[in-house]
Amino acid sequence: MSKIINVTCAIILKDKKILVAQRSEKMKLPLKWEFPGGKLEFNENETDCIKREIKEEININIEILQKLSNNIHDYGTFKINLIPFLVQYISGEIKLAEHKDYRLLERSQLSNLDWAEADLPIVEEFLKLEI
Ligand SMILES: Nc1nc2c([nH]c(=O)n2[C@H]2C[C@H](O)[C@@H](COP(=O)(O)OP(=O)(O)OP(=O)(O)O)O2)c(=O)[nH]1
Repeated sequence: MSKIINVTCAIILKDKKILVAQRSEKMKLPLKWEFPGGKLEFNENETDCIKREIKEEININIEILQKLSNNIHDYGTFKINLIPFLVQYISGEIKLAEHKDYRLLERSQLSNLDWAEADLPIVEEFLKLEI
């Protein structure tokens, strides 16, 4: 049994659109689409983690609006607890440090992406929100 990795991720709202990011060829789950974020560090709380990860990976500052339901997913070789936050873009120019690509999409376009499997229930929950 592999141990669970805690990972935060952010559904970033910018200009009424949703930012999604594509993992690079070199990352685990290559070319899959995800909400940017990353692993919780020792002694770090979830909200500090997501703000830090978004600054490191996308170069922007965010404000947290709401926490959504976490999803525990077993990829077989590793298992994650994915902890999503709905967040608002505040400032900064989007610059990708690790991802291959990003898009700003309408809600209706989210279902068409080749998502990392752990994200699927999170996308569904987001689509049910009245925002
Ligand atoms: N950031 C993020 N990671 C996700 C999502 N969905 C999902 O399955 N993951 C997985 C991919 C990674 O295995 C892990 C997140 O770790 P990470 O973002 O630090 O990825 P990484 O490539 O640096 O991981 P590693 O190679 O160092 O193990 O969670 C998501 O929406 N956002």
